[in-house]
Amino acid sequence: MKIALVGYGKMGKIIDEIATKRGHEVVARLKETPTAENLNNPDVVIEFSLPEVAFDNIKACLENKIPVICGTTGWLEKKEEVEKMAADHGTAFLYGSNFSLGVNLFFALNEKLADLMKSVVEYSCQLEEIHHIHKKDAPSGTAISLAEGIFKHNPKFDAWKLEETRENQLGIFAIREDEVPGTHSVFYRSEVDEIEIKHTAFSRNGFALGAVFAAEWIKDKKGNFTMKDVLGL
Ligand SMILES: NC(=O)C1=CN([C@@H]2O[C@H](COP(=O)(O)OP(=O)(O)OC[C@H]3O[C@@H](n4cnc5c(N)ncnc54)[C@H](OP(=O)(O)O)[C@@H]3O)[C@@H](O)[C@H]2O)C=CC1
Ligand SMILES: O=C(O)C1=N[C@H](C(=O)O)C[C@H](O)C1
Repeated sequence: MKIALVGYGKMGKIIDEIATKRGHEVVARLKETPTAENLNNPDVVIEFSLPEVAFDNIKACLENKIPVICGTTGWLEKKEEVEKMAADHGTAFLYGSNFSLGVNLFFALNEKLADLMKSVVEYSCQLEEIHHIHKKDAPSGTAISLAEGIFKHNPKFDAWKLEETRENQLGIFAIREDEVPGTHSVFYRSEVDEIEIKHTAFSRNGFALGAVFAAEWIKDKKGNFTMKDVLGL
């Protein structure tokens, strides 16, 4: 399969290595807005760039009818617009706040726990995410997905707020530390105890491998998808 990498920083470079090892041809490595010319006719684009450029990058690819796997976080207010664009252009789009298998299992566990906790009034809930000091957005896309998973099952919570936990509001605490690849925890606290579930990434390799899996899966599909579709979860 021919893959174009839009964004060629920490993630783009690891995806390049993994995609090549899996027998794919990387036909473009871009640090600029994609065009029909510089994309070099790929089957799929994998987009890991910056929050402020992701929308324009995705738009340019979808307008050229190229399916996009997007891992860039921090631009989600425009996700609906992108999904409409993918449908209108008869191509495919998949956003994943986190492409690792472990985090996608953790998302499922988070939803099960949220469902269990829905009728237990004694517990407040808060999330913590720890990332490297270069990260541009806060809270992380993964923390937002965890919060959305909780809202889906537990009507007690319907909003999140950075650094502040209230009765009906999830606090998301964002910590920036050294070169941490990504650690996420969900806490339920009562007067007498605490429940914690936690995922720790040891490197970026799991994110990159998941993005390549998603690219292999989406080739020749049309519509809007998530990692749940890819992993059959
Ligand atoms: N969903 C997931 O599983 C994961 C998501 N992420 C997210 O992916 C994104 C990228 O992460 P990471 O690789 O660590 O970040 P980096 O900052 O290392 O890489 C971003 C790259 O984008 C390039 N760039 C700048 N402008 C453009 C443009 N207009 N078009 C295309 N590329 C451009 C930058 O170029 P230059 O070097 O010249 O500035 C840089 O190479 C972040 O939003 C991060 O949160 C990260 C890991 C996992
Ligand atoms: O910026 C990162 O590095 C990461 N970003 C993603 C996020 O915002 O959740 C995924 C992962 O945690 C690494």
